[in-house]
Amino acid sequence: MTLGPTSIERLTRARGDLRMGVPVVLAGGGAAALAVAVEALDSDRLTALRGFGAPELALTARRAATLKMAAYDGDLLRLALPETAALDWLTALADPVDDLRVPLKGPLRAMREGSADLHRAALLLAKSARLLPAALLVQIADPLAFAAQHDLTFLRLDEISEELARLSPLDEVVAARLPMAAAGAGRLHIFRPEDGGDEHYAIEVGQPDRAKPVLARLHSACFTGDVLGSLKCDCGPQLHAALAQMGAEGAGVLLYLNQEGRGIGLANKMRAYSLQDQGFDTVEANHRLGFEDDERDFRIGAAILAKLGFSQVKLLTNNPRKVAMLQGCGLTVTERVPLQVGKNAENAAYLATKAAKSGHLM
Ligand SMILES: Nc1nc2c(ncn2[C@@H]2O[C@H](COP(=O)(O)OP(=O)(O)OP(=O)(O)O)[C@@H](O)[C@H]2O)c(=O)[nH]1
Ligand SMILES: [Zn+2]
Repeated sequence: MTLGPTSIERLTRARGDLRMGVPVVLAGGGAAALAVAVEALDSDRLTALRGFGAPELALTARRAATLKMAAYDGDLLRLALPETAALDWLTALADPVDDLRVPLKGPLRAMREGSADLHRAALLLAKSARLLPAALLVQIADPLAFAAQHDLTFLRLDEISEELARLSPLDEVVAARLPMAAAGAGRLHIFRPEDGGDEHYAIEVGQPDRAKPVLARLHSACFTGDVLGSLKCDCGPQLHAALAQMGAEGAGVLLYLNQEGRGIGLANKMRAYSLQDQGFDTVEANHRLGFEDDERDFRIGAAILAKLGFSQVKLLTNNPRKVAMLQGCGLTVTERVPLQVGKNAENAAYLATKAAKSGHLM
């Protein structure tokens, strides 16, 4: 192994760069480009980028549909940046917060020629950095020399697709005893992905027998529900009811997965909430932002259960996708245990939308 960063380490660097507004160099298919996330871009960098060529804006097909534009590349749309366009033009296209107030963003010139592969990779990177899926690209020549000269992170397309498609191995960092009010005696295990991404937690209640199906819950982080007691969702009551049920049975395992906002991050979830205040439901809000309904990678949960030695679970969930995913990852789900708690006047429409559009069982 060489001393310098591996492709996964450069990918992790690239996420940090994008969050800071620093361009990364992408290369593949005989082309190369500088890419920045629109959300983190400032006017000075935009001016600097223009010095190297004509910027192109990449948006997802979901965002394009909201803007009533055809996504000629299938899953994404490329727009040539007008010469007069300033940062607020880009922000208005990337961020739907003002869609209703300022509906017309034109004139917009969609690009149809050439490859969209670099744009697609830039959008994947922005999403994986938990930023709005909107990227600005400037085509360049001689990418390796360019990256070296400007001290930028360099990534090949095949590295990005391979590293984002595989699940980063998760290593247990530490575990310690944790008595809990709801569940009694337990142990908290911390798992850290090798790609430097978010850590995830497993709470083992009692001393579950690995030879028998364990009562299990895959809980996705919800700062608003779990910590603040938000009434907009059912997460807090589900978390506490699951722990209480494990305590009552004397054994269980609850995974607390840091996939806030169904994998879009808390900032984007709050953007979705502000769209919900404009009248859109939870699924429509995700789409207007440019995301899919659910951006979570449930393989993480399966990997952690396997690491802890569990192969059979009684899964506490109303979401059939979680059952299907665990089975697809080789775990046996002997039973789905419904978890219907926390319904109130504020979240009734949210729960009804999840049942109607996301297949949740009521
Ligand atoms: N994007 C988005 N995420 C939300 C919204 N409301 C809640 N969430 C997130 O949705 C996730 C809910 O996770 P879970 O309760 O584990 O999953 P679920 O798919 O509802 O399935 P079960 O609860 O197991 O039936 C959490 O990550 C929340 O932060 C919303 O309106 N928009
Ligand atoms: Zn919630």
